Amino acid sequence: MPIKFPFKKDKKQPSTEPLGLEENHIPKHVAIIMDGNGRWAKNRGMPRIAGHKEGMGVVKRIVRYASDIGVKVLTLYAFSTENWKRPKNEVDFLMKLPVDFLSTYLPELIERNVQVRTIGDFDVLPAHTQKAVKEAMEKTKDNDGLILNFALNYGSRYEMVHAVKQIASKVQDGEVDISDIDESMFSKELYTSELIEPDLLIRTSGEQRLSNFLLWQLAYAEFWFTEVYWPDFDESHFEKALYDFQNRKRRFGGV
Ligand SMILES: Cc1cc(N2CCCCCC2)n2ncc(-c3ccc(F)cc3)c2n1
Repeated sequence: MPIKFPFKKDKKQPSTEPLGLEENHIPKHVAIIMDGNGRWAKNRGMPRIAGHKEGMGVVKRIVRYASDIGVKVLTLYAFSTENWKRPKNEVDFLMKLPVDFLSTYLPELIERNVQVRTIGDFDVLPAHTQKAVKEAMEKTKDNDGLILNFALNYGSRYEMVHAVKQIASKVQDGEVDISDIDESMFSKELYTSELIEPDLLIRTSGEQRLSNFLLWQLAYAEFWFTEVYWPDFDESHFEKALYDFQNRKRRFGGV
């Protein structure tokens, strides 16, 4: 079944027809704060974990869409360092989601040439979570399609302090001179050292905060916010974000 892309057919669009996405101006790296799952469930008289489960289905759809339109890196904020403060039953449920997701979706990720990666403090995750994610990273490590990067037990301030400590210890060991410290050296000490920086940040549910997500890496990214709760987010919302991204960049192009 051929995928119908909303790409502009050609430059000579009738003026009344809305312009589609420009195929050659898709953001290379899209980062998403997938917010609103708990409120989505509460509005339906359901437990919060129902929102997380519904949200996991949206991840599958958005990964397919991002992979199909040629996004190079998709970073998804799946679990923050602050999320450990949630009720135990919710944390336990969330720590099983990677296992559930990969048990059904890893074959399709492999088929789609997707490479699974993570950023965050991985070693403190439960053993079952680590096992499933490690298997996915191993089985997809040579894929060169979409990089699907999950922020798992991720906190940007922790990441930046860890980078400072790494550099400080190199100075202490005489491996680095203070005058050599620059933005490039700092970036290389971050979890994202091998990734291009995000061009577009999307946050759902109406919140307009970074919530300790990619504070360094988002310095030059476009931010796009929507009131839509993550479980209700779909390809049309993603397309609107990409369309707005392209139009913002188009204006800059004129400067
Ligand atoms: C903790 C958590 C929460 C989680 N949510 C579902 C999406 C809404 C936001 C939070 C809840 N999702 N969704 C997919 C994953 C995942 C992570 C790693 C991996 F290798 C494969 C899948 C996931 N992980």
